[in-house]
Amino acid sequence: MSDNTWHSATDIQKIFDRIAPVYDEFNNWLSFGQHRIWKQMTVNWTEAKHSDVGLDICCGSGDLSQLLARKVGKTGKVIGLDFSQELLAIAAQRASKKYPMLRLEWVQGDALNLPFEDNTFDCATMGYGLRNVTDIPRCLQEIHRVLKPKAKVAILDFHRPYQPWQQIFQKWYLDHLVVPLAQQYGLKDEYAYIMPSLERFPSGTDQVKLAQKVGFDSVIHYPIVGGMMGVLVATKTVRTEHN
Ligand SMILES: C/C(=C\Cc1cc(O)c2ccccc2c1O)CCC[C@H](C)CCC[C@H](C)CCCC(C)C
Ligand SMILES: C[S@@+](CC[C@H](N)C(=O)[O-])C[C@H]1O[C@@H](n2cnc3c(N)ncnc32)[C@H](O)[C@@H]1O
Repeated sequence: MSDNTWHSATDIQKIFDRIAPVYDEFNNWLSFGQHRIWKQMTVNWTEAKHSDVGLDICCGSGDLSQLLARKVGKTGKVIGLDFSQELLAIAAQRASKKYPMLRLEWVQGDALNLPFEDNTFDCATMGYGLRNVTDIPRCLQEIHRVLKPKAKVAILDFHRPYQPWQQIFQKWYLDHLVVPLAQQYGLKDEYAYIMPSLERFPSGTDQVKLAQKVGFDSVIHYPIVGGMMGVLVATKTVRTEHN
């Protein structure tokens, strides 16, 4: 796969099925464990409460699902949705070992066609998923549809920093640390996919506009890690007869 290759949903599903065995370890090594902090910040931004029913879209191995489940407690419930069977199996195994007392359910499905009724969830998270879907507006529209009025979604992903030196550092890090490490495990193309996917990804400002366009309110993009990552936080509007 070259840098400019367009990836279909099937290509992307195969990428994640292939990296599943090393996914968690690589994230820990390459972020020096920091990704856990970014994920906890994301969950905090949802303002999830005890007994809420939450959704973690593109849950992968389930880090955000676990953190959200801890927030909603034993009386709440979290559904983790992903299309990678391999990552979902890891998510289910990790959660049953670590949090057998929490209500976590795993659903194989498509983020562009969520298999849930309108107005189902009190809160939602998405980590490193939005950049990977083939239709971002459609995905945001689906999240908006399944959230209850007043519910918040927090969406964590890579972001292109605004400062040129930070952009250079980010590209250097991905090209010279992440890809060579992956190459040693026969996963060069899979990890080389991150940089072009990031170059195509809308900026924080444009993500805000896209979320507003599908009906979200109070939309804010928070740059974190010097702008190399970002969290988009959006609230579903309460529709009354007057608005
Ligand atoms: C959890 C992280 C990335 C998840 C992730 C997302 C993708 O879209 C992928 C696509 C294809 C293969 C793998 C992934 C994937 O793992 C974030 C942490 C891991 C990163 C690889 C590390 C990135 C580091 C930053 C550019 C800068 C780090 C600053 C500081 C030194 C911690
Ligand atoms: C980089 S991983 C992120 C996993 C996890 N959220 C985390 O933060 O570690 C991206 C995930 O998105 C999933 N994904 C991408 N497109 C999808 C889609 N259209 N429907 C469902 N899952 C999708 C992949 O299978 C993969 O598990």
